[in-house]
Amino acid sequence: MTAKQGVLLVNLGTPDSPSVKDVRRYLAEFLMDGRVIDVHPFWRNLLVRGLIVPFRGPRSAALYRQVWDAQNGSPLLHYSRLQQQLLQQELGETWVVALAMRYGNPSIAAAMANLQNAKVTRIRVIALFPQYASATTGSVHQQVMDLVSRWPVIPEISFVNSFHDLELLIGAFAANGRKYQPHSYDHILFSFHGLPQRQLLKSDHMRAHCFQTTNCCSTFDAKNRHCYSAQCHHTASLIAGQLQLRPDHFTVCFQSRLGREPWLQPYTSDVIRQLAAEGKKRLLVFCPAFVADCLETLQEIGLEYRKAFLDAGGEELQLVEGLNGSPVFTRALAALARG
Ligand SMILES: C=CC1=C(C)c2cc3[nH]c(cc4nc(cc5[nH]c(cc1n2)c(C)c5CCC(=O)O)C(CCC(=O)O)=C4C)c(C)c3C=C
Ligand SMILES: [Fe+2]
Ligand SMILES: [Fe+2]
Repeated sequence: MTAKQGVLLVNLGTPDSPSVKDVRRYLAEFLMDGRVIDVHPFWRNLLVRGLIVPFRGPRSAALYRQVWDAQNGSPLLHYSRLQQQLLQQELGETWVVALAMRYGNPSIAAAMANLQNAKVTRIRVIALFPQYASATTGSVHQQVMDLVSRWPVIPEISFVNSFHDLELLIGAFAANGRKYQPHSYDHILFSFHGLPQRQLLKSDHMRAHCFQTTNCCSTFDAKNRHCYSAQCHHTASLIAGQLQLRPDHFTVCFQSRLGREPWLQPYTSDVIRQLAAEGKKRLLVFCPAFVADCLETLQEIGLEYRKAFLDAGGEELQLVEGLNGSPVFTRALAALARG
């Protein structure tokens, strides 16, 4: 029997169904993670179980219902499964590709048990977030390490820290966007998931970079290479470079803010309003923090912000679809798996 190598793909997670009960259970697991709501456990418990889950649960469930597919269920889980199958085909039978969600199902514990049963000699962990954040990639890595540390035999294991500048990833986003003829749009947005500014400062080990100067993240170098914001700007500038976009033809912005403290700016909602006020009529929006379409791309950008733009006088807001089953992205994952 040939020894097999394992790959663990992990995305964020999604509720089991769009019912209020399942959405509340998912939100509680997600937001009780100390890397996501990074405050003292007493306050986190009060905030999450006492406020966010009871009040946000019904609202989020209604949003999930807008994108839930009768056949395929959650888009995030559906496209993640597709990516798992395509990667398995690409790598062949000497590899075992397992899929997990950091929160909800399929769990990381179940996927790791499958890899253990398949007796893989080596595991490559790929958190499906191109840009590193403690709340996402960091949290996945912590949980995998906790689990594997209890195995009698710990296999060779390695972690992809980020892949925000991987040529095949940039090529996959650019190929998706090219179909829409970006130059025919009035403006292009690169809208990334936001993060609380406080979490960026925590990741700035040297206290030498974040928020020290304006536009500190628009260059990418040794000082800020672990900064989520700098990695987002870098991804956007690489995609823009492939599409030959002029710097004044695109804007990097941040969506999906939660709570009252300042998050990464500018906020996508403000940028959209501002562009409409300037008389821009047609917008093309990339979401390069997400490799699979999900609530944040399909509902927040494709429905909510599209409506906001049209209400403010815009004529068209086109979402560039996620990488989903992109063959170039499958090759990107294979390159990451092989290391
Ligand atoms: C792409 C990277 C992501 C980062 C960074 C991230 C940080 C982050 N998110 C929240 C709160 C919520 N996020 C929610 C949904 C959601 N977030 C990501 C990715 C990142 N989050 C994805 C892919 C999704 C979609 C999941 C799906 O099922 O489709 C939600 C739930 C939806 C809602 O109620 O709006 C919350 C809440 C925080 C607090 C945070 C960083 C601290
Ligand atoms: Fe999120
Ligand atoms: Fe930074």
